[in-house]
Amino acid sequence: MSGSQSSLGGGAPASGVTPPNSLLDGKALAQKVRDEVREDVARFVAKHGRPPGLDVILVGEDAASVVYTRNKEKASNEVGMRGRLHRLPAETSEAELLDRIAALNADETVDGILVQLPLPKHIREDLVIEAVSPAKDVDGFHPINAGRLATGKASLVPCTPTGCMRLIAETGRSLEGARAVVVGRSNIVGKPMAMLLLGANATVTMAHSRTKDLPAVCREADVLVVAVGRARMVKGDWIKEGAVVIDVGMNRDESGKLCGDVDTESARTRASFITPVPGGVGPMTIACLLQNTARAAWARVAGG
Ligand SMILES: Nc1nc2c(c(=O)[nH]1)N[C@@H](CN(C=O)c1ccc(C(=O)N[C@@H](CCC(=O)O)C(=O)O)cc1)CN2
Repeated sequence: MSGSQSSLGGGAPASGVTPPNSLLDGKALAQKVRDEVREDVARFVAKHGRPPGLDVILVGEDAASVVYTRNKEKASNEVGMRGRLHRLPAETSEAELLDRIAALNADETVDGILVQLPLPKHIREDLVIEAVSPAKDVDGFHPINAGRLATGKASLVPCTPTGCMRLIAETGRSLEGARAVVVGRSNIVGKPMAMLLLGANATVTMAHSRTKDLPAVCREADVLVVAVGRARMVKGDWIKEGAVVIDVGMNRDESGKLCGDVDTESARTRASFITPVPGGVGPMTIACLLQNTARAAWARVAGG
């Protein structure tokens, strides 16, 4: 994509280390974010005499969720936070889970609370999300935080979209007036992603399962964000030459190999930048969770 084709003008990437037509290194960028958070946490501890507290709740034994929540607990402690993982059995009742959340809401040493999704079918996810205090909602899923984002008063923003924006910034390309297409309209990725892109003055199209001629819509995108949960659905010929492609997918293909929603090998011949799976958006999700927790901790002590 040349500067003349779109407002996503040419130019060196922000940090100058990611040449065009390349894989965006989410692991390296996530490490940079974690280092920033570690310094911020040290300042918090020096000023307040305690570390920010992050409490992660896992209900059941979903294999991927076990990995992600362990990584969240480990990552939070590695940057100096007090990270705690609550492992509850799959039979935990909705009332028991709500009681646990209420106790953490009331605990002054807890700054961030997250309940790992998906939950077992007998538990209503919307009820659980709304039970977390908005000030401690480091996932940014609570309707109050979603509303603040939608009305330009963002407070705590979902981790994956935040990480995607940081990855896009790493390309050095401006979003001002750029055509952005978000494929997928979930509350935890698609919708907040569209809000963040809109806030950056992109012209945003939200595509989904009912969109007609999806490949044609994707080809309009200077920035394409795909978050649908379908292995390698987006092919190389759906990509506009020079587009920035952000693959949020986390799938297993027929041979059990981790892969994204985009067919990376064919897409990267056309994309100027593309995120790999694994090693792209995933690590940024965890890093931005840490950033949200530090932000929530500072906001809570400022609020008294
Ligand atoms: N309460 C929440 N639940 C879920 C969220 C969330 O943000 N909050 N997001 C996803 C899962 N997710 C975080 O929980 C997540 C997914 C993937 C990764 C990651 O680092 N992936 C690695 C590969 C890991 C592997 O080998 O399996 C990568 O992409 O490199 C981190 C977090 C749904 N639930």
